[in-house]
Amino acid sequence: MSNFSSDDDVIVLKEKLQQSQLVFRDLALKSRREATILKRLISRLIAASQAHDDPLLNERLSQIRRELDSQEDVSRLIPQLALVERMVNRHNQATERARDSLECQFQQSGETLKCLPGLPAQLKRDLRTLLTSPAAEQKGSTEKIVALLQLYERALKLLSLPSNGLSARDLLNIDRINQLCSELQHLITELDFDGEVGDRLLDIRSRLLLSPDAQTLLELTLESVQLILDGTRNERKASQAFLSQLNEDLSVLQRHNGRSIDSSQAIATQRSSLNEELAASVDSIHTHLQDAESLEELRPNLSQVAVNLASLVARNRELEEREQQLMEQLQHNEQKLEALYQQTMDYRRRLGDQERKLLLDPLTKVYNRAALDDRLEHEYRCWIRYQTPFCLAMIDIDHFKSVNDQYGHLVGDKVLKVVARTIHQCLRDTDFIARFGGEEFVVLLPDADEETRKALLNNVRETVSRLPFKFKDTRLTITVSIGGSLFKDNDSTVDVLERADNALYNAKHNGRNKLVWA
Ligand SMILES: Nc1nc2c(ncn2[C@@H]2O[C@H](COP(=O)(O)OP(=O)(O)OP(=O)(O)O)[C@@H](O)[C@H]2O)c(=O)[nH]1
Repeated sequence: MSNFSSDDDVIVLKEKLQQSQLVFRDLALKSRREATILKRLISRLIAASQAHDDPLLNERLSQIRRELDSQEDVSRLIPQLALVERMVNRHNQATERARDSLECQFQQSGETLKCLPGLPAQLKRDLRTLLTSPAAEQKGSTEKIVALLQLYERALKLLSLPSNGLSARDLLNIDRINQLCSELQHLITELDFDGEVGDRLLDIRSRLLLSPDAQTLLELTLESVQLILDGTRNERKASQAFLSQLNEDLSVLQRHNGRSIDSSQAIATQRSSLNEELAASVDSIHTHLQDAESLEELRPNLSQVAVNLASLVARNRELEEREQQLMEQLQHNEQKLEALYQQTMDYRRRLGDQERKLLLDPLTKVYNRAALDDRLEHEYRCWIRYQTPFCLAMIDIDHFKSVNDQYGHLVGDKVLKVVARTIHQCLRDTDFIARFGGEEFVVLLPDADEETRKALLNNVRETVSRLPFKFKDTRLTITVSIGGSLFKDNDSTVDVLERADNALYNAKHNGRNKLVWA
């Protein structure tokens, strides 16, 4: 019985031994696999640390790998791995700091490039998009740094290499010249001279649209100044002529009036002496009637009185004639005064018209920038007071330069007029539109909720794109890009204009014919 039991024990022990051996083999296998994985990981870490040029970490990792090669028990390496972990942490913090400084440098370099004079407009737009795009907000992103470097390279190529026979300095100036051209062109648009001066200024404006070189721009500027001087001189002369004519007419009237007053006084004196003489004649008749005893005695006296009375009647007629002449003179003076009054009213109306014209863009007949400044200020004050949603949007015609280039600037002008009118027609009575620059308009939408402003601006965009332009049998589709922004928090008008402008650039960048909100 006891033998049987010890045999059983042996069998059980043997089974347990076999099981333990199996477990041990599994563990050994697992441990070898872990060691292999660990070795691979360490090798990768070594490669990474070499890339980051950290000799201390590199040395520590190489030592762990050597020890991994020489001993099976991975757990003995744990303290060293903990040390490596601390080093990696420190390394991460240093990398984070480096990324921050890279980010700072990125923004700084972007701003420096932005301020470089003479950069082409497209490059400036690309730079602005890069600096404001969501990708730019990812810290240390390699793509954005590469993109910035590419922009630097483009700028360098454009600014430093002479091309098309132009010197680097010329290239630098071209952008500035274009800018000056469009500013001068804009100023001329705001002027309002009649006659030859007006026609010649319009001619200069057309020539400015043909991208003149620096020399021509200078000549056109000089010519414009000369014309403005002439125009101002003419206007001053016309005003002086009007005033001196008015003055002369008034002094003639004054002289006539003086004479009328003199003759009216003389008439009054004569009439009173006539009356006195008449009264004396009546008195003498009475006296003669009382004194005379017979008709015969009365006769000579009465005939003398009759002669006196006849003379009085004749003088009275004469007086009446002079009174009649005086009346006619007074009527004439009154008519002259009325004519002068009408003349000054006309002049006042013309001045009023000119004042109104000063607020209108002569080409498109929508408001100009001066009017926009006034209205924006007014609406801004209303917004501060009532806090109802106030939206400002910038609308720019897409690829307008190519319309001018392909069909000529007269067609370009026509497009501008029709687009301005169309935008105006899409707005509500309380909204406002002004021409902001060449092919750019600003609209103000006070008190417009989200649905209204979206519907309104999208309607502007769609209506313009459906306009049936046709030139030389070619159908021409004109589209606009729109950047919209709402007033919020402590915004100034400049903040909102800038935001709308950025949104407009995004709309252009994202394919045009788009409405983008800031
Ligand atoms: N006909 C005409 N052209 C004008 C007037 N004012 C500005 N322009 C022209 O408008 C063009 C504007 O060109 P860009 O600023 O390059 O813009 P764009 O071609 O519209 O291109 P995107 O705005 O990028 O879509 C220039 O060629 C100006 O000469 C104007 O009153 N009449």
